Amino acid sequence: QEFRLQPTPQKYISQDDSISIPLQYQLLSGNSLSTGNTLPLLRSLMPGEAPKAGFRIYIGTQDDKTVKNYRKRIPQKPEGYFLKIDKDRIIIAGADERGTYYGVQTLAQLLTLDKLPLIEVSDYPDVPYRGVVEGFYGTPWSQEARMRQLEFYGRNKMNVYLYGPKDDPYHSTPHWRKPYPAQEAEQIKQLVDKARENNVIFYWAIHPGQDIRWNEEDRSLLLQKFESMYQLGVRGFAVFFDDISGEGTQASKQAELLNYIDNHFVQPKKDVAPLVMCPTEYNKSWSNVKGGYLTTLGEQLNKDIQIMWTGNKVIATIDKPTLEFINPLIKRKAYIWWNFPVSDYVRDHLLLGPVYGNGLDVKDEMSAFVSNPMEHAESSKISLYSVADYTWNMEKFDSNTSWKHAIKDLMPLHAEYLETFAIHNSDLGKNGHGFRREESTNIQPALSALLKNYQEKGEIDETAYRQVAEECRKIITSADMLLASGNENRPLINEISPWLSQFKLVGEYGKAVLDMIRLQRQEKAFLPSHAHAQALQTLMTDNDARYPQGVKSGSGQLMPTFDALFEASTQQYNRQFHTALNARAIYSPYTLESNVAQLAMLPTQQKGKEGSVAPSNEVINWQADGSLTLSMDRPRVLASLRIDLGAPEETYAHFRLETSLDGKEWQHADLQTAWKGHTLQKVKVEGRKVLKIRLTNISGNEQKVYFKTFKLTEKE
Ligand SMILES: CCCCNC1=N[C@@H]2[C@@H](O)[C@H](O)[C@@H](CO)O[C@@H]2S1
Repeated sequence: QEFRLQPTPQKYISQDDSISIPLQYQLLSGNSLSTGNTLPLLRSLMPGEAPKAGFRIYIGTQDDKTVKNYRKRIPQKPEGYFLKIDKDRIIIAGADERGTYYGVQTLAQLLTLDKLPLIEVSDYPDVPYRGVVEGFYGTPWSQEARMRQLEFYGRNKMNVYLYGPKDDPYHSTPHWRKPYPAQEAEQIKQLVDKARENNVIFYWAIHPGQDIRWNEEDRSLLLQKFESMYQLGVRGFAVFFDDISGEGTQASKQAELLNYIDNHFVQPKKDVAPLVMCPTEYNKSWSNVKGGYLTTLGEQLNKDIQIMWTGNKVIATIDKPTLEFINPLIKRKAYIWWNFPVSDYVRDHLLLGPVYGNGLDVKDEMSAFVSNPMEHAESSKISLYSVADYTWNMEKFDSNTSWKHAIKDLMPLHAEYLETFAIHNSDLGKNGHGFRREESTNIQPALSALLKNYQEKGEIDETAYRQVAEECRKIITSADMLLASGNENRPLINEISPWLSQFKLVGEYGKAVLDMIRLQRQEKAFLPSHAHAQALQTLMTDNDARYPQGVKSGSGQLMPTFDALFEASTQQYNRQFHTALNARAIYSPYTLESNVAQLAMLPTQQKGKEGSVAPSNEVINWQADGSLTLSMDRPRVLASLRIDLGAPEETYAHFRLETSLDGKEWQHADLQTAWKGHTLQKVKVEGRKVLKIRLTNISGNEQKVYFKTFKLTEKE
């Protein structure tokens, strides 16, 4: 019988024989398992334990006598295990407790088959620490979502979960010094217990950098906070110094503090996992090697303290050169924080495509590989499943195979529909990091053939036409099937339903545009299709109020192709019948130009009367005389403009705001009078007619600011 084990084991041999699942068995378990969650898991999977039964299960770690005959079969690697299913017995022998637990997880997968295959598995992980860092901006995961995540990690042999949601006030400024209130504390305790049940190390991270003072008081407040988390059962600790500016960024101070924590808290506790830190310079494009920040950490930090790294850029795939750059500087193997499928900088997109682009030859160059996911917990599991596969057995990893299994694992009964949805919702669209993903790979050749033939020769490529029409039908069907899928995976559908509705509109729009190119020479028949396509464009922009940042679907290939066909066919029709039908598909009336690198690629958005530049989560290095200009497609009258640089009042004095009607003459707008907290409310541009708005750093020095809000509202 066909089966696949997840993650792909290092080695297994299955004979062409199987046994029926034993209903009764005698359990011979080693003393090392008397505590822990391995036996409870086994008993939950096979309830028929009976002292006199003929069938036997021998389980233990390599020091237990119950498995002493199989000692030399156990891979001598941390978390390794040997699993053997024989006619009259099952042996599960682990190199350590977690390895034995993983052996039971593999057995669990085999128990879902009709019969148990006779098999021998010798298995162990390539990367020591594998898992997830909840480190994104936006709505933190719910308690229920986290509980489900921890079960998922146990099943997929991921062994770390780092808790560090940027928007939790007790993780970061302002309340990192305070213990959690009782209610939140209880929730953390529940998570810690759930993590232990699934053999996941729960790391609690603190993010003090924005306002930490390098003194005794803050150091002891931080240690007291760690102690209060230890009392809740936390046995893994991390200190994040990312996305900060000011005093907190000094490497030697950071190293001194971390070594103190290591020497006075982590080491003396004896049952706490290695300390993890997140540097301020956390990717190559932001690091200034000569400045010595990274080498200071490399030299001064205790050797067992792990140092995180996102790669050559904030959002980047990880290859050998990436690690050959960083490891010598920090004098240890980097602890990779992979910023995928995180989408907090493209919140209108879901990233459901395959995990690809990371090197398959880097398993010995990293101490960890943890994924920073989307705020959509269930949707992130498509990528997380593959991250588990990739980090457990890197050389055998196959991105597409893993992706298909991830989808089957999430919704076995609707896998084909979820796959159709996922393949068309994988690219990020234009974004400040310039990171893109493939999308609609299955239909992309037909889309470009159809468009090319039509645009260049006004002809219809019938084969491509039929393939695209069929794909549109599948899109519409998939959206409905998933929305109506009931309780198969209700939490997933709840997350993606706005995108499913949008996805269906994309399918309908494709059909309407296909009609348009088919009817382009028919003066009467063309009109209803053109009108329907425009109606669908409108519906696709005024989407779900629950998602103020908007909802995009098929933005990588489908929508650009359909928009181009809409425009080309309407222009043709207008020429042929001397009409003036609207030939412009959806466009944003706003364009952004900037010579500030981290702002230059930020997308603009329009929702009704509001226009905005997408926010950035990172610290912007805004060079002297650097400017950002937002241009309209035509002069518009402003009602208000809100700007939030996440900085104190005096910072705004370093900037000049101007507006222009022609791009030549510029009028000042007064930044000071509209001040309120970090934000400039209703900047005095009320009623002003503008074509362009420009914000310039006139301080003569680089300014480090956030770019949280840049939003205009037009007058009715
Ligand atoms: C080396 C590990 C430090 C990474 N810290 C980061 N902080 C930000 C995260 O909170 C965001 O989710 C991520 C993606 O926007 O960008 C950066 S990545």
